[in-house]
Amino acid sequence: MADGRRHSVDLPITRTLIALRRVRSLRDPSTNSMSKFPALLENATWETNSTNEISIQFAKVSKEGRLNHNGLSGWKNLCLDEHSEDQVDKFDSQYDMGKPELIFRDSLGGVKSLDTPLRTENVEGDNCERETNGTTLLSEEYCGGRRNKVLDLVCATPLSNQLEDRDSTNGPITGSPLGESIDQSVPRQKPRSKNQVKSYSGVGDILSRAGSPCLSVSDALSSHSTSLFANEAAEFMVQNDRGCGISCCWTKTPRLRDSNPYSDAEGNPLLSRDVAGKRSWKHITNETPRSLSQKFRPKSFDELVGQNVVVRSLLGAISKGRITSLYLFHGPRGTGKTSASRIFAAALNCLSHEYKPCGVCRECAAFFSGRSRDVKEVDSMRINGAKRIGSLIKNASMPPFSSRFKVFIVDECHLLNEETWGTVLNSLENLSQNVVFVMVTPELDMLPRSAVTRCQKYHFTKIKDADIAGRLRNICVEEDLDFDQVALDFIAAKSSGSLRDAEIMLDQLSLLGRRITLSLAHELIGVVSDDELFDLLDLALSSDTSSTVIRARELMGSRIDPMRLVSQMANLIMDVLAGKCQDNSSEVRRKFSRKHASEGDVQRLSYALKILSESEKQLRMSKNQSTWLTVALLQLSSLEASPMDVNDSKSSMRNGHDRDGDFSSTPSTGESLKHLALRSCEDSKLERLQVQGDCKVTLDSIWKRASELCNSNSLRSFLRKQGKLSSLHFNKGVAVAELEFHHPNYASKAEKSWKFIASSLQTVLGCNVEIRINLVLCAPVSKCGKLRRLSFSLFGCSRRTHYKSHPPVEGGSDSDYSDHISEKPMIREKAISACPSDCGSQAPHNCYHRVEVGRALRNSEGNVLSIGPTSSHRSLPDDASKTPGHGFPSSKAGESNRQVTIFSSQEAEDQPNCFPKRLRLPKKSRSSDAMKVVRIDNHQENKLALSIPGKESIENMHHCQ
Ligand SMILES: Nc1ncnc2c1ncn2[C@@H]1O[C@H](COP(=O)(O)OP(=O)(O)OP(=O)(O)O)[C@@H](O)[C@H]1O
Ligand SMILES: [Zn+2]
Repeated sequence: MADGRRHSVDLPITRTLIALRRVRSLRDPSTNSMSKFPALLENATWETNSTNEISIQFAKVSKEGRLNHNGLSGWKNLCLDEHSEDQVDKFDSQYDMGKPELIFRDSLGGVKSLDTPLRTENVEGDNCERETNGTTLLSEEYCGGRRNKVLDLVCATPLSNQLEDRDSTNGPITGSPLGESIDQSVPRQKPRSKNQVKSYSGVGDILSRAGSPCLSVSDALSSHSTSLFANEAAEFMVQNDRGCGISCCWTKTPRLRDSNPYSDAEGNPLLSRDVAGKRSWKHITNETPRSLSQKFRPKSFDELVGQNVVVRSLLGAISKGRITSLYLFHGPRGTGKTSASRIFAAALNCLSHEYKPCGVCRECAAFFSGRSRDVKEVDSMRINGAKRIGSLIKNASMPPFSSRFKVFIVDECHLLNEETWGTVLNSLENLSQNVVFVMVTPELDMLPRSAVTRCQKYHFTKIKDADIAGRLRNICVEEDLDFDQVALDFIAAKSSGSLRDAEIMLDQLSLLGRRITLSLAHELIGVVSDDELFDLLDLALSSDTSSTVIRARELMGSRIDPMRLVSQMANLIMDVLAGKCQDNSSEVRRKFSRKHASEGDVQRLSYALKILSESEKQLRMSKNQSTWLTVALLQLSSLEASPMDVNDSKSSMRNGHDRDGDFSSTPSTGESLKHLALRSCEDSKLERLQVQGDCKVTLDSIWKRASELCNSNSLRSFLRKQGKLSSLHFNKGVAVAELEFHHPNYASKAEKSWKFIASSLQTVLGCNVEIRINLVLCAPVSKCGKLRRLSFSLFGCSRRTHYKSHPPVEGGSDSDYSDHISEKPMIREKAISACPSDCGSQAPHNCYHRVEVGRALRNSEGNVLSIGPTSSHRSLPDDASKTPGHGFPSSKAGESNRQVTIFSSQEAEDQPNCFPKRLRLPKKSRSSDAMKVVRIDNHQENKLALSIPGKESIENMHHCQ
């Protein structure tokens, strides 16, 4: 028969496969040497073809045995020549081999055949079809890349009892290199035949499989049901390496199958040299990895980007021979920890004396092809448990097979429990010098202290944007991708120092099959361009309120979520503050930087940064993210150019004191002035922003903006001087603004202009507004002379309008205003909450009583359910309620008020236009009944009649219309 022709042989596929597996572990179990089957071994050659199929060839001149395993697409092909078969027979008798099972799975996941004989046909020239029990397998290698039918043959070689266990428990088979599990609906494998392995060679077989091109260690481990480990964990690791012994640490990359790993570099070098004589890994990455990140996983220290200190240090350790037994690689995700641990492991065993994996020597070849027997990657979750870790330690105590070091890479080691850590740490001293554990984690804080202190720690830093961009550029060039450098810079900036993240983004963009441009990147990532943000920031810093609102809404409405916008804008500001504006920056950026270059601008920008960072915290908890972000943006324009420290709570307090008295003794705002807090109440419908600390700055700026929008000069200056926005909260998307005035006349005046105020607030907040006007009086307490606050809720009006951004026109009347805003008042309220108690004191300012709106208990609709006196002072000067300007004609001198509440929100709905939430009761109606039962009997246009049991009281209410 001519060379290259192949004989057709009928061969039970299971035997074939098991034989081939054994070929990969041709060690004599007694001597652990490779000498037992030299002929077969010498003839065995691993190959990777262009489609990443893996094949073992038994290179006899005219015949060949070949196992094709498409490691990625799940396609495998198998054929053996007679020569191999002979060897297999020998093998079987020698080792009392069992009969493996094969599952053919077509592309739809159906099982084609199980435990079927395989018939290989002569292959000559293009004739590359081989039949396997009716199933056609095509080898691309022989078909010049033709692949008509994809079959998935899952190598579920049952070399172990563990597999029996698995079968019995119906556990999923995840033997495919992709870790995909076979659908449970797939018919189970046949019961094992007598040919099956009697007793598996221990865990080694699992790890063998794991180490085989088919499986990684973790794949193998995960491919078994828990019962497997529950029963046999002890043996699992002990017998590791007793099978074919090929265990793989290169689990996450496609295995490299280009050559016989045990061949000499000269004979079959893994690394080619390029023209310049530089080593190139190209041909060993001649595969079809699933992602760019896989494909470009660094394989030498040189390729590790941005971790120079770590690299230098590790190289130093290797060159000086100062290898310790426990290493800890920690740092953010996607920065190269796992890659580095593998490179380190390879470097430790590399025979080249170059202290870095040469990629050429036998050890490197074995390692990178995933067949190193001395480097193992361990799944942290799977070694928890005394038995399992015990087995692993036992395994570690055995000498290495062929390498200098036995290396265990424990990824995600923060998942190890304390007990496991304890066992590892305790055994370190007893283990040989040649055992190295490399623990890898992004979560240093989760490790036990005792472990951290015992390790040599290597911190992997976030990778610099420039380094990431450079790497992306190289990838693009190598992959022949069309790109704009700005797009790569942008991706780098968005990947937060994680090269993997950047590579993933690039990968996605490359799939679009278009030039990788900035706008494409924006679209993919869901951000807006920097230019657009600079525009928005510019507007926000100017006083153009409506444009700011409109622009912000546009951006948030269509393309970016508020959280992202905040962080993107904060980054931009930081760039500007850092002077990051190169020549190649966009015109918009340069213009912005020029415009905001003065000292004052820089201060404003840094203050803006603080506001944005504060608002980011609020947004996290808010359901009204867009509104709050708009509010935050509007604050930027009111920033003074003068230095202003938002953290300087003292300054806030001082401001507050000037106007409002002693904050520290006024519970409504007197809780320590810390920050703006947006709270979600127990009732999820209600969100509340309460006045606390720095939020005063926020509220002040909102108020300032709103009052600026009132075009009447007198009203504007009145509001700015005499009014204050004391709290803001949201109820079902309506902003409830509590306003404070400090004189009844002012409150009364504000009440008259409520439409303007509401309108301005609406413009500023960008949503419907309900305003509540409160009168706050400061009354000195005689003993200490301190000012105390008296708060009266006078007026409330909720307006649900179709929001328009236009403020009322100058000099416009209410009717003008109405033209501008289509108004649909829903609830009109006018109420007073004043001191209910009769303190008996005749001196008007000797005592106080405060009714605090902020402490009102609200129902799910946000209506006040009850409101109570909050001060220990139970007395209020009677004349507090008869102060002129209250607008409550029925308030009689000497009459104390008691606050009452309508409990049913249904009533509010029934009477949407005129609904008093809080009303006064006559002094004598103090019974709890009177407090509870209040009912609207009747309401007329200007009057509300309230019926209170045992007492009749009519309270006149002004309609707000
Ligand atoms: N420093 C780096 N140099 C080159 N490539 C890197 C680097 N860091 C990450 N990568 C790329 O990201 C991929 C994942 O890296 P790796 O698994 O080593 O990161 P990691 O830090 O271990 O991440 P994790 O903590 O999530 O496991 C690699 O395949 C590689 O393509
Ligand atoms: Zn080497």
